[in-house]
Amino acid sequence: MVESTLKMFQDWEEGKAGEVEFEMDVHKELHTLSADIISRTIFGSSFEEGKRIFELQEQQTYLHFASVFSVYIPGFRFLPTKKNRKRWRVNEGIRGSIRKLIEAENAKSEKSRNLLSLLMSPNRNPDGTEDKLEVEEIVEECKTFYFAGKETSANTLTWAIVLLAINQDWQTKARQEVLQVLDDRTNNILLSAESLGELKLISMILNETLRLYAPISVIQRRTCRDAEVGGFQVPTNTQVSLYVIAAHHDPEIWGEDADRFNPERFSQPRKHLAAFLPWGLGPRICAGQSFAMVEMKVALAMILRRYRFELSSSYVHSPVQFMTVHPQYGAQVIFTKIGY
Ligand code: HEM
Repeated sequence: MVESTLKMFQDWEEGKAGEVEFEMDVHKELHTLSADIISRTIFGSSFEEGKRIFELQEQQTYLHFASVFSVYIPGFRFLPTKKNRKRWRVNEGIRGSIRKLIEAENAKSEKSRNLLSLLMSPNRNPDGTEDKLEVEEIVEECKTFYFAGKETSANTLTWAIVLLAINQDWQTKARQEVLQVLDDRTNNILLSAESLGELKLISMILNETLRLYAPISVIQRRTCRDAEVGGFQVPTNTQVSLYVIAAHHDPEIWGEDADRFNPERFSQPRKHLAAFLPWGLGPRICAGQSFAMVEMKVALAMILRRYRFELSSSYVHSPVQFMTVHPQYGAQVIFTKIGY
Protein backbone atom coordinates (compact mmCIF):
# COMPACT_ATOMS: atom_id res chain seq x y z
CA MET A 1 0.00 0.00 0.00
CA VAL A 2 2.80 2.36 0.96
CA GLU A 3 4.73 1.46 -2.19
CA SER A 4 1.71 2.10 -4.43
CA THR A 5 1.02 5.46 -2.75
CA LEU A 6 4.66 6.55 -3.10
CA LYS A 7 4.54 5.53 -6.77
CA MET A 8 1.41 7.70 -7.19
CA PHE A 9 3.20 10.73 -5.67
CA GLN A 10 6.15 10.16 -7.98
CA ASP A 11 3.84 10.08 -11.03
CA TRP A 12 2.05 13.26 -9.88
CA GLU A 13 5.26 15.17 -9.38
CA GLU A 14 6.96 13.95 -12.54
CA GLY A 15 3.81 14.79 -14.54
CA LYS A 16 3.77 18.32 -13.11
CA ALA A 17 7.47 18.91 -13.83
CA GLY A 18 8.33 19.47 -10.19
CA GLU A 19 5.78 22.28 -9.60
CA VAL A 20 4.99 22.85 -5.91
CA GLU A 21 1.33 23.59 -6.65
CA PHE A 22 -0.72 21.67 -9.20
CA GLU A 23 -4.32 20.87 -10.06
CA MET A 24 -5.72 17.50 -11.09
CA ASP A 25 -8.74 15.22 -11.08
CA VAL A 26 -7.89 13.23 -7.97
CA HIS A 27 -10.78 10.82 -8.58
CA LYS A 28 -8.99 9.28 -11.59
CA GLU A 29 -5.70 9.12 -9.69
CA LEU A 30 -7.24 7.33 -6.71
CA HIS A 31 -8.81 4.73 -9.00
CA THR A 32 -5.36 4.00 -10.43
CA LEU A 33 -4.04 3.76 -6.87
CA SER A 34 -6.65 1.29 -5.64
CA ALA A 35 -6.27 -0.83 -8.81
CA ASP A 36 -2.52 -0.93 -8.14
CA ILE A 37 -3.00 -1.88 -4.46
CA ILE A 38 -5.53 -4.62 -5.09
CA SER A 39 -3.50 -6.02 -7.97
CA ARG A 40 -0.35 -6.21 -5.82
CA THR A 41 -2.37 -7.86 -3.02
CA ILE A 42 -3.86 -10.53 -5.27
CA PHE A 43 -1.02 -11.10 -7.74
CA GLY A 44 2.12 -9.95 -5.87
CA SER A 45 5.02 -9.43 -8.23
CA SER A 46 2.78 -10.11 -11.27
CA PHE A 47 0.69 -7.05 -10.46
CA GLU A 48 1.26 -5.39 -13.85
CA GLU A 49 -0.28 -8.41 -15.55
CA GLY A 50 -3.03 -8.26 -12.91
CA LYS A 51 -3.77 -4.65 -13.81
CA ARG A 52 -4.17 -5.61 -17.45
CA ILE A 53 -6.71 -8.24 -16.39
CA PHE A 54 -8.57 -5.62 -14.39
CA GLU A 55 -8.65 -3.25 -17.34
CA LEU A 56 -10.37 -6.01 -19.31
CA GLN A 57 -12.79 -6.49 -16.41
CA GLU A 58 -13.66 -2.84 -16.53
CA GLN A 59 -14.46 -3.11 -20.24
CA GLN A 60 -16.61 -6.12 -19.40
CA THR A 61 -18.53 -4.16 -16.74
CA TYR A 62 -19.43 -1.44 -19.23
CA LEU A 63 -20.46 -4.02 -21.83
CA HIS A 64 -22.56 -5.77 -19.21
CA PHE A 65 -24.31 -2.57 -18.13
CA ALA A 66 -24.91 -1.58 -21.74
CA SER A 67 -26.86 -4.83 -22.15
CA VAL A 68 -28.69 -4.43 -18.78
CA PHE A 69 -29.94 -0.98 -19.81
CA SER A 70 -31.10 -2.08 -23.26
CA VAL A 71 -34.43 -3.76 -24.12
CA TYR A 72 -34.48 -7.31 -22.73
CA ILE A 73 -35.07 -10.03 -25.34
CA PRO A 74 -34.84 -13.58 -23.92
CA GLY A 75 -31.90 -15.50 -25.41
CA PHE A 76 -30.44 -12.41 -27.11
CA ARG A 77 -27.21 -12.67 -25.12
CA PHE A 78 -26.42 -15.98 -26.85
CA LEU A 79 -26.57 -14.49 -30.36
CA PRO A 80 -23.22 -13.64 -32.01
CA THR A 81 -23.91 -9.88 -32.25
CA LYS A 82 -20.94 -7.46 -32.38
CA LYS A 83 -21.31 -6.53 -28.67
CA ASN A 84 -21.86 -10.11 -27.52
CA ARG A 85 -18.80 -11.30 -29.44
CA LYS A 86 -16.75 -8.53 -27.84
CA ARG A 87 -18.04 -9.55 -24.38
CA TRP A 88 -17.12 -13.19 -24.97
CA ARG A 89 -13.66 -12.19 -26.25
CA VAL A 90 -12.99 -9.98 -23.23
CA ASN A 91 -14.24 -12.71 -20.88
CA GLU A 92 -11.95 -15.30 -22.46
CA GLY A 93 -9.03 -12.83 -22.25
CA ILE A 94 -9.60 -12.40 -18.49
CA ARG A 95 -9.91 -16.11 -17.78
CA GLY A 96 -6.93 -17.01 -19.95
CA SER A 97 -4.67 -14.47 -18.22
CA ILE A 98 -5.69 -15.55 -14.71
CA ARG A 99 -5.21 -19.20 -15.66
CA LYS A 100 -1.68 -18.39 -16.87
CA LEU A 101 -0.86 -16.66 -13.56
CA ILE A 102 -2.17 -19.69 -11.67
CA GLU A 103 0.03 -22.00 -13.74
CA ALA A 104 3.07 -19.75 -13.13
CA GLU A 105 2.33 -19.82 -9.37
CA ASN A 106 2.03 -23.63 -9.47
CA ALA A 107 5.42 -23.88 -11.18
CA LYS A 108 7.20 -21.91 -8.41
CA SER A 109 9.20 -23.92 -5.90
CA GLU A 110 8.48 -21.43 -3.11
CA LYS A 111 4.97 -20.17 -2.44
CA SER A 112 4.31 -16.43 -2.95
CA ARG A 113 2.77 -14.37 -0.16
CA ASN A 114 -0.23 -13.08 -2.08
CA LEU A 115 -3.96 -13.69 -2.20
CA LEU A 116 -3.74 -15.83 -5.34
CA SER A 117 -1.38 -18.23 -3.60
CA LEU A 118 -3.72 -18.35 -0.56
CA LEU A 119 -6.71 -19.11 -2.77
CA MET A 120 -4.72 -21.93 -4.38
CA SER A 121 -3.74 -23.49 -1.03
CA PRO A 122 -5.74 -26.51 0.15
CA ASN A 123 -8.00 -26.12 3.18
CA ARG A 124 -7.63 -28.87 5.78
CA ASN A 125 -10.97 -30.05 7.23
CA PRO A 126 -11.33 -31.26 10.86
CA ASP A 127 -11.60 -34.87 9.61
CA GLY A 128 -8.15 -34.60 7.96
CA THR A 129 -9.45 -34.36 4.36
CA GLU A 130 -8.51 -31.42 2.16
CA ASP A 131 -10.60 -29.15 -0.09
CA LYS A 132 -9.17 -27.13 -2.93
CA LEU A 133 -10.74 -24.48 -5.14
CA GLU A 134 -11.00 -25.35 -8.84
CA VAL A 135 -9.21 -23.03 -11.30
CA GLU A 136 -12.54 -21.60 -12.47
CA GLU A 137 -13.53 -20.88 -8.86
CA ILE A 138 -10.24 -19.06 -8.26
CA VAL A 139 -10.83 -17.01 -11.41
CA GLU A 140 -14.28 -16.01 -10.09
CA GLU A 141 -12.88 -15.13 -6.64
CA CYS A 142 -10.20 -12.86 -8.18
CA LYS A 143 -12.86 -11.11 -10.23
CA THR A 144 -15.07 -10.62 -7.14
CA PHE A 145 -12.25 -9.09 -5.10
CA TYR A 146 -11.43 -6.66 -7.85
CA PHE A 147 -15.05 -5.67 -8.48
CA ALA A 148 -15.87 -5.39 -4.78
CA GLY A 149 -12.70 -3.63 -3.75
CA LYS A 150 -11.50 -1.20 -6.40
CA GLU A 151 -14.36 1.27 -6.94
CA THR A 152 -15.50 1.31 -3.32
CA SER A 153 -12.16 2.29 -1.76
CA ALA A 154 -11.26 4.73 -4.55
CA ASN A 155 -14.58 6.56 -4.29
CA THR A 156 -14.50 6.77 -0.50
CA LEU A 157 -10.97 8.20 -0.63
CA THR A 158 -12.07 10.71 -3.27
CA TRP A 159 -14.98 11.92 -1.11
CA ALA A 160 -12.69 12.13 1.93
CA ILE A 161 -10.32 14.40 -0.03
CA VAL A 162 -13.23 16.54 -1.28
CA LEU A 163 -14.68 16.85 2.24
CA LEU A 164 -11.31 17.75 3.74
CA ALA A 165 -10.71 20.25 0.94
CA ILE A 166 -14.00 21.96 1.89
CA ASN A 167 -13.50 21.61 5.66
CA GLN A 168 -10.02 23.05 6.05
CA ASP A 169 -10.25 22.98 9.89
CA TRP A 170 -10.59 19.18 9.80
CA GLN A 171 -7.82 18.93 7.23
CA THR A 172 -5.46 20.79 9.59
CA LYS A 173 -6.48 18.68 12.60
CA ALA A 174 -6.06 15.45 10.63
CA ARG A 175 -2.60 16.51 9.40
CA GLN A 176 -1.52 17.36 12.94
CA GLU A 177 -2.54 13.89 14.06
CA VAL A 178 -0.61 12.25 11.22
CA LEU A 179 2.51 14.29 12.00
CA GLN A 180 2.25 13.41 15.67
CA VAL A 181 1.81 9.70 15.02
CA LEU A 182 4.51 9.38 12.37
CA ASP A 183 7.83 10.07 13.89
CA ASP A 184 8.93 13.39 12.37
CA ARG A 185 12.48 13.26 13.62
CA THR A 186 13.34 10.03 11.85
CA ASN A 187 11.60 11.07 8.62
CA ASN A 188 9.67 7.85 8.90
CA ILE A 189 7.26 7.68 5.99
CA LEU A 190 6.39 4.05 6.52
CA LEU A 191 3.32 3.46 8.64
CA SER A 192 3.47 0.56 11.07
CA ALA A 193 0.40 -1.45 12.09
CA GLU A 194 0.59 0.15 15.57
CA SER A 195 0.72 3.68 14.22
CA LEU A 196 -2.37 3.01 12.09
CA GLY A 197 -4.29 2.18 15.27
CA GLU A 198 -3.36 5.58 16.67
CA LEU A 199 -4.89 7.50 13.76
CA LYS A 200 -8.17 8.13 15.59
CA LEU A 201 -9.21 11.31 13.77
CA ILE A 202 -8.44 9.72 10.40
CA SER A 203 -10.74 6.81 11.31
CA MET A 204 -13.48 9.25 12.37
CA ILE A 205 -13.08 11.18 9.09
CA LEU A 206 -13.28 8.00 7.01
CA ASN A 207 -16.37 6.83 8.92
CA GLU A 208 -18.07 10.19 8.44
CA THR A 209 -17.19 10.02 4.72
CA LEU A 210 -18.67 6.51 4.52
CA ARG A 211 -21.79 7.79 6.27
CA LEU A 212 -22.32 10.71 3.88
CA TYR A 213 -21.20 8.96 0.67
CA ALA A 214 -21.61 5.21 1.28
CA PRO A 215 -20.29 3.73 -2.00
CA ILE A 216 -22.91 0.95 -1.87
CA SER A 217 -26.09 2.88 -1.19
CA VAL A 218 -28.53 -0.06 -1.42
CA ILE A 219 -28.14 -3.63 -0.14
CA GLN A 220 -30.46 -6.36 -1.35
CA ARG A 221 -31.69 -9.45 0.41
CA ARG A 222 -34.28 -12.16 -0.21
CA THR A 223 -36.43 -13.23 2.74
CA CYS A 224 -36.08 -16.90 3.66
CA ARG A 225 -39.22 -16.89 5.86
CA ASP A 226 -42.32 -14.75 6.50
CA ALA A 227 -41.40 -11.71 8.55
CA GLU A 228 -42.86 -8.52 9.99
CA VAL A 229 -40.78 -5.39 9.44
CA GLY A 230 -41.93 -2.05 10.85
CA GLY A 231 -45.55 -3.22 10.85
CA PHE A 232 -45.38 -4.59 7.27
CA GLN A 233 -45.88 -8.28 6.52
CA VAL A 234 -43.10 -9.49 4.22
CA PRO A 235 -43.71 -12.96 2.75
CA THR A 236 -41.01 -15.58 2.12
CA ASN A 237 -38.95 -15.17 -1.04
CA THR A 238 -39.46 -11.42 -1.36
CA GLN A 239 -36.60 -9.26 -2.58
CA VAL A 240 -35.99 -6.48 -0.06
CA SER A 241 -33.88 -3.37 -0.72
CA LEU A 242 -32.19 -1.81 2.30
CA TYR A 243 -31.45 1.87 1.68
CA VAL A 244 -28.12 2.45 3.42
CA ILE A 245 -28.18 6.04 2.23
CA ALA A 246 -31.57 6.66 3.93
CA ALA A 247 -30.37 5.31 7.30
CA HIS A 248 -27.14 7.36 7.03
CA HIS A 249 -29.00 10.64 6.40
CA ASP A 250 -31.90 10.12 8.81
CA PRO A 251 -32.24 13.17 11.13
CA GLU A 252 -33.99 10.99 13.73
CA ILE A 253 -30.77 8.99 14.09
CA TRP A 254 -28.08 11.59 13.33
CA GLY A 255 -29.79 14.84 14.35
CA GLU A 256 -30.90 17.88 12.36
CA ASP A 257 -27.39 18.34 10.94
CA ALA A 258 -27.43 14.80 9.43
CA ASP A 259 -26.31 16.12 6.01
CA ARG A 260 -23.36 18.04 7.44
CA PHE A 261 -19.78 16.73 7.63
CA ASN A 262 -18.96 16.30 11.31
CA PRO A 263 -16.52 13.46 12.12
CA GLU A 264 -17.02 14.24 15.82
CA ARG A 265 -20.13 12.01 15.64
CA PHE A 266 -17.82 9.01 15.55
CA SER A 267 -15.95 9.93 18.73
CA GLN A 268 -18.72 8.16 20.70
CA PRO A 269 -19.88 4.54 20.38
CA ARG A 270 -22.83 4.06 18.04
CA LYS A 271 -26.32 4.02 19.51
CA HIS A 272 -27.79 1.54 17.05
CA LEU A 273 -25.94 -1.18 15.09
CA ALA A 274 -27.96 -0.68 11.89
CA ALA A 275 -27.68 3.13 11.94
CA PHE A 276 -24.30 2.89 10.17
CA LEU A 277 -23.91 0.07 7.68
CA PRO A 278 -21.55 1.03 4.83
CA TRP A 279 -20.10 -2.50 4.96
CA GLY A 280 -23.49 -4.22 5.11
CA LEU A 281 -24.52 -6.40 8.03
CA GLY A 282 -24.76 -10.07 8.96
CA PRO A 283 -23.04 -13.12 7.45
CA ARG A 284 -22.51 -11.42 4.06
CA ILE A 285 -20.85 -8.33 5.52
CA CYS A 286 -17.98 -6.94 3.41
CA ALA A 287 -15.10 -9.46 3.39
CA GLY A 288 -12.59 -6.68 2.69
CA GLN A 289 -13.62 -4.27 5.46
CA SER A 290 -10.35 -4.36 7.42
CA PHE A 291 -8.28 -4.35 4.23
CA ALA A 292 -10.15 -1.30 2.92
CA MET A 293 -9.82 0.62 6.20
CA VAL A 294 -6.05 0.00 6.30
CA GLU A 295 -5.70 0.94 2.64
CA MET A 296 -7.66 4.18 3.04
CA LYS A 297 -5.88 5.16 6.26
CA VAL A 298 -2.45 4.60 4.72
CA ALA A 299 -3.26 6.59 1.58
CA LEU A 300 -5.04 9.46 3.36
CA ALA A 301 -2.35 9.79 6.03
CA MET A 302 0.40 9.86 3.39
CA ILE A 303 -1.45 12.43 1.25
CA LEU A 304 -2.07 14.68 4.28
CA ARG A 305 1.54 14.52 5.26
CA ARG A 306 2.85 15.45 1.84
CA TYR A 307 0.23 17.92 0.53
CA ARG A 308 -2.16 20.67 1.55
CA PHE A 309 -5.20 20.70 -0.73
CA GLU A 310 -8.22 22.78 -1.67
CA LEU A 311 -11.04 22.47 -4.21
CA SER A 312 -10.48 23.94 -7.65
CA SER A 313 -13.04 26.46 -8.95
CA SER A 314 -13.73 23.95 -11.79
CA TYR A 315 -15.09 21.34 -9.33
CA VAL A 316 -18.84 20.71 -9.69
CA HIS A 317 -20.48 18.82 -6.84
CA SER A 318 -22.58 16.09 -8.43
CA PRO A 319 -22.58 12.69 -6.68
CA VAL A 320 -24.13 10.01 -8.89
CA GLN A 321 -24.89 6.36 -8.43
CA PHE A 322 -23.55 4.00 -11.12
CA MET A 323 -22.69 0.78 -9.33
CA THR A 324 -21.10 2.96 -6.62
CA VAL A 325 -21.57 6.60 -5.60
CA HIS A 326 -18.98 8.72 -7.40
CA PRO A 327 -18.46 12.35 -8.51
CA GLN A 328 -20.04 12.68 -11.96
CA TYR A 329 -17.57 15.28 -13.24
CA GLY A 330 -14.52 14.10 -11.30
CA ALA A 331 -12.85 15.81 -8.32
CA GLN A 332 -10.61 18.68 -9.37
CA VAL A 333 -8.35 19.53 -6.46
CA ILE A 334 -5.35 21.86 -6.12
CA PHE A 335 -2.44 20.26 -4.24
CA THR A 336 0.48 22.13 -2.67
CA LYS A 337 3.51 20.09 -1.64
CA ILE A 338 4.42 20.71 2.01
CA GLY A 339 6.22 17.55 3.14
CA TYR A 340 7.72 14.31 1.95
C1 HEM B 1 -14.73 1.54 1.24
C2 HEM B 1 -14.58 0.31 0.83
C3 HEM B 1 -15.65 -0.76 0.80
C4 HEM B 1 -16.99 -0.69 1.10
C5 HEM B 1 -17.79 0.52 1.58
C6 HEM B 1 -17.54 -2.01 0.89
C7 HEM B 1 -18.87 -2.35 1.07
C8 HEM B 1 -19.40 -3.60 0.85
C9 HEM B 1 -20.80 -3.93 0.97
C10 HEM B 1 -21.91 -2.98 1.37
C11 HEM B 1 -20.92 -5.25 0.68
C12 HEM B 1 -22.23 -6.06 0.69
C13 HEM B 1 -22.47 -6.57 2.10
C14 HEM B 1 -23.85 -7.13 2.32
O1 HEM B 1 -24.50 -7.59 1.37
O2 HEM B 1 -24.27 -7.13 3.50
C15 HEM B 1 -19.61 -5.76 0.37
C16 HEM B 1 -19.32 -7.07 0.03
C17 HEM B 1 -18.07 -7.53 -0.27
N1 HEM B 1 -16.89 -6.83 -0.26
FE1 HEM B 1 -16.69 -4.87 0.21
N2 HEM B 1 -16.53 -2.85 0.47
C18 HEM B 1 -15.36 -2.12 0.41
C19 HEM B 1 -14.11 -2.59 0.06
C20 HEM B 1 -13.81 -3.90 -0.22
C21 HEM B 1 -12.49 -4.40 -0.55
C22 HEM B 1 -11.22 -3.54 -0.60
C23 HEM B 1 -12.62 -5.72 -0.80
C24 HEM B 1 -11.58 -6.74 -1.18
C25 HEM B 1 -10.30 -6.59 -1.11
C26 HEM B 1 -14.02 -6.08 -0.62
C27 HEM B 1 -14.53 -7.34 -0.77
C28 HEM B 1 -15.86 -7.67 -0.63
C29 HEM B 1 -16.40 -8.99 -0.89
C30 HEM B 1 -15.60 -10.22 -1.33
C31 HEM B 1 -17.78 -8.91 -0.66
C32 HEM B 1 -18.80 -10.04 -0.79
C33 HEM B 1 -18.99 -10.69 0.57
C34 HEM B 1 -20.03 -11.80 0.53
O3 HEM B 1 -20.97 -11.75 -0.26
O4 HEM B 1 -19.88 -12.74 1.33
N3 HEM B 1 -14.70 -4.94 -0.27
N4 HEM B 1 -18.69 -4.74 0.48
